[in-house]
Amino acid sequence: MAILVTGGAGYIGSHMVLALLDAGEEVVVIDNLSTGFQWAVPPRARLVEADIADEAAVDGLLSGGGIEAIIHFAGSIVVPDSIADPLGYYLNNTVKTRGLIAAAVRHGVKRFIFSSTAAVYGMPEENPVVETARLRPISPYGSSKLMSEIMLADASVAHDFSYVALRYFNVAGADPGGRSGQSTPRATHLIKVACETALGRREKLSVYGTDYDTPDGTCIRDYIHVSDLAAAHLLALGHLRAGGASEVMNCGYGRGYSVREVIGAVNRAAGHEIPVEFTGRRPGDPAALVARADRVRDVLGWRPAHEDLDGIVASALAWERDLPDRKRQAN
Ligand SMILES: NC(=O)c1ccc[n+]([C@@H]2O[C@H](COP(=O)([O-])OP(=O)(O)OC[C@H]3O[C@@H](n4cnc5c(N)ncnc54)[C@H](O)[C@@H]3O)[C@@H](O)[C@H]2O)c1
Ligand SMILES: O=c1ccn([C@@H]2O[C@H](COP(=O)(O)OP(=O)(O)O[C@H]3O[C@H](CO)[C@@H](O)[C@H](O)[C@H]3O)[C@@H](O)[C@H]2O)c(=O)[nH]1
Repeated sequence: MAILVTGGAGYIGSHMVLALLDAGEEVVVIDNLSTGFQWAVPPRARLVEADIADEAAVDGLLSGGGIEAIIHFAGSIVVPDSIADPLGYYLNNTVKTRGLIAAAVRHGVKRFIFSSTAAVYGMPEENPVVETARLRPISPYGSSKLMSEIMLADASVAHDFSYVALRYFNVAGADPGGRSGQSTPRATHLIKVACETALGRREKLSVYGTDYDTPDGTCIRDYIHVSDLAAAHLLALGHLRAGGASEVMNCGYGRGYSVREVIGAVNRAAGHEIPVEFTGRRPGDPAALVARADRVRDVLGWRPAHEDLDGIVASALAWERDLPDRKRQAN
């Protein structure tokens, strides 16, 4: 039986596909290639180019009992875009996730792993933030994901269906073997933007705010290496296979770095100082967002292998350096 990975042509999904294949699993990807790339899906996985809302395509994949579990990454991910286009985000992230859960229930697929986000917490009152903290998203993106979590919880009570929702903190870095990385054009993520700047593909990096209530005045985030995140999903799959209960878990290291510290790591990896401009705050940024990640360690036995920020940044920079060649070869 195969694992269906939605959004498997995207950044995190493509690392998941590699991790599944490395573990000897059979993989089917469904992706509409809106932000993903066909070349990001290894040839050993089967790619179905379709929207997850394409019922005929999804029914075709799920009927016949060939799919054992769904790992659901497909979605829209840019927080400011969700503020400009909330209904678009609720459609792609919430309505289409509802359709996918319904299809899983209809076809008896009993295991579901979901990409949730630290954005469900909004501005947390305490850091590190624990899963039971109040959920008060401050963007339609965060709300769209929280609604999906709620649907999963309710569906798991009503049906023979279990799930693990993983709340990712700031995902960064690239496959240590150089097989995949973040390829999104016009990316907004700090480490990606800083690496593009280090390679001269952007004129400068804008630092959004230096007057936060943090030791150096810039925002603090918990950066998690994408391969450690994929490993957590594999463990979640094992947990569900073993009959484990439905779970919601933070995925981060429990250690935060400031924007200035990230820039320091990028400077070290690049061997020169990147041009930086200090500007005002970006709306909607919490000062600090750090995971309390005891649950994923205790329940799943997760032991991250790539916690070092310098290593995360070095892998991201190496990928960024090779990316133009990759894209050329693929076209
Ligand atoms: N990157 C992060 O830091 C981060 C943090 C928290 C949560 N997440 C979540 O992780 C998941 C993956 O994010 P990513 O960073 O890999 O983004 P990405 O944009 O690289 O990947 C998303 C993939 O889903 C596909 N897709 C989007 N809508 C689709 C649809 N309706 N039907 C079929 N395919 C569709 C895209 O083509 C793309 O390949 C998302 O659900 C995101 O919300 C990401
Ligand atoms: O050019 C930039 C980009 C970012 N930042 C700052 O860097 C930090 C991290 O920003 P970014 O990389 O954009 O990530 P977040 O806004 O923290 O959000 C990410 O992490 C969340 C979970 O924590 C996910 O839900 C989101 O999808 C994902 O974009 C923030 O303080 C930003 O203000 C800058 O100063 N300059």
